[in-house]
Amino acid sequence: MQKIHRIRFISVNLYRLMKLCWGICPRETTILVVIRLFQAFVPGIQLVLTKHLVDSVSDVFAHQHNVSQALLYLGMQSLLLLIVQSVQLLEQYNNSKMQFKIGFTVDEQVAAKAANISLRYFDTGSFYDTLQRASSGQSQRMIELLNGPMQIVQNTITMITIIGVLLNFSYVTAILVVLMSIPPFFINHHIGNMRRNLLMVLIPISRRIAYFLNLLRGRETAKEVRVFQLQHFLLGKWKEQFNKQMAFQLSFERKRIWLQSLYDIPNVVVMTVNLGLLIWLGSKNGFSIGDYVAISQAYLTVQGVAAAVSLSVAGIFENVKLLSDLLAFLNIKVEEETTQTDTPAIHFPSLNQHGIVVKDLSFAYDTDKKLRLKNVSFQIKPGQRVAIVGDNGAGKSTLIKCLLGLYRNYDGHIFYENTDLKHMNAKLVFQHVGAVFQDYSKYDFSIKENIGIGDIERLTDDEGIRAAAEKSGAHEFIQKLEHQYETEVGNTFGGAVDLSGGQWQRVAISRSFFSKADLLVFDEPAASLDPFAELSLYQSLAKLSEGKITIMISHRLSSCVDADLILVMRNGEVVEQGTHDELMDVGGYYSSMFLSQLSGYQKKAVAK
Ligand SMILES: Nc1ncnc2c1ncn2[C@@H]1O[C@H](COP(=O)(O)OP(=O)(O)OP(=O)(O)O)[C@@H](O)[C@H]1O
Repeated sequence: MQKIHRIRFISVNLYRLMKLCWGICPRETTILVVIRLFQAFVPGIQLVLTKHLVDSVSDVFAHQHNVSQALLYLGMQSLLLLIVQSVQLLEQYNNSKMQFKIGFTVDEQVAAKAANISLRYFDTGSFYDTLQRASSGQSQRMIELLNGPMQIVQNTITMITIIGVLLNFSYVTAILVVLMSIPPFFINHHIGNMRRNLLMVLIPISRRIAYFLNLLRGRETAKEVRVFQLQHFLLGKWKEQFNKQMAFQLSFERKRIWLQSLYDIPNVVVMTVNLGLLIWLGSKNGFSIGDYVAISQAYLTVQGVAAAVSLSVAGIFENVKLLSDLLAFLNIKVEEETTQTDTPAIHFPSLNQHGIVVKDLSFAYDTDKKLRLKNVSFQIKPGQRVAIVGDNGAGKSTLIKCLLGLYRNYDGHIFYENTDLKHMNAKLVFQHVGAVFQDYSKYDFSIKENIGIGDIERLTDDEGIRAAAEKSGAHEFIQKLEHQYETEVGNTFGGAVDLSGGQWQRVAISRSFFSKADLLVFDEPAASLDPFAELSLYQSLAKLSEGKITIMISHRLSSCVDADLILVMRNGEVVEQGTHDELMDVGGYYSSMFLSQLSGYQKKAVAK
């Protein structure tokens, strides 16, 4: 039953993958089929030519006549060789073309899928293993897979023609040749299985190897590696993984060589017996030297061809299994979490009556299923400025990721005006929200592009970009740069200018200001800003919030005093909510946090 299931899995996926290849490069696939068919008949023709050439040459040597016939066979053999070599070159070029075309399409599809699927997938390490399996070396594998069935047909034709030739001389030889072609089939199939299992084990190890090497070589980590003297420690970790990889690989090689030799020794014995048998038969039936050379060549060719067929079958099994990861990855539905209703909202509601209403929101990450948000409820009225405060790990960032629709597998409801977030297409939501995350991205592009991608359709709106930079306070340092907004920033490419932490943060804030968002979210926006920049940011936020909702996570409670609503989070719950004055009057957790920060400042001021 399991075998039937497996064969069905292989054939269904083989069909889908071949269809994919055919769709990408039909012309090159057709050329490949023609080449394979031609190559199928070459060994048979070579065999007949060899026999005649050897016979006519030995005739020339023995009787010194018929030289022209020998030369004719020689010429024919050379011509065939020339054609075979030209076809091989054509095959190489055709393969390179196919590899580029398939590589391009596969990489494009994998990258587009990875950039569009839900954030949930990125929370688990196993997803990265799948992603790696789906993206590395797949174009080469696809070509191998496409070649597999063709090689089987090609080699089977070759084998049948050659066995036909052998049968003319001796049945026993033909039967022995066929029998000896069976073991390599099973051996190669077994080796293929072993190689596939090895790859599954090696992928997480090689990701670790690459990770430790990146830590040792990367610019981001260069400072800490030196200050904490991590070189020895990290090299040790890298060595450990490298040795692990080597041990797995060498163990596989040992098993493969052992299996191979299990076949090679009896094969040589049978071949010797077989050729001895031919000599004996020749003494009875008067074979010519050409017959002997042709038969021994046929024997070796059939052996090679049988091994190639078994390798092709094993390769198909192996590649289909490995490529099924690619198919599974490409089949992940981007839409699956975008709308959870048959009648999705078409327009983003203008948040001007009820604003955002959150009811009994609970959420757990897929990784550990622990509730990180527990029955959270609140309402943000139109145009309000909201501050979310609380302990580390209380769930503040998780809450905003749910509010933005980055995670949709929550319980409870998030209403944008009267529309449930789950009824809105993700793209529609993302067009109307803007965010600066704690770990915002630094793009090694020009400053203009770094800001402009906040609203990709207005990437060339220089005025708008400048206005956004002025609001965030970034304009001041940008205009001092040699190429101003055209300055390339970052440290990946030569000639670019690197920015300070605070400057990067201002660029990221400009990006969100540039977006047409109705809801703006800032996760610790002032973490790298100097006190003046922080103050001007809050003033800008106040101006911006006219008609818009802004949500800000902050650990500096002094920045929250003017907020219209403060949500205080602890352990996944909103434990207090209200304005600064209301919460101070309650004298609860917020007021104790605020007073403790305040006393820190006061003590320092008094000490001075
Ligand atoms: N991707 C994730 N997978 C699993 N657990 C996560 C993930 N992200 C966060 N958590 C866990 O969820 C809890 C809430 O994290 P969150 O980042 O929301 O806290 P926070 O209040 O923003 O903290 P901080 O003030 O330190 O930034 C933490 O216990 C954290 O370990």
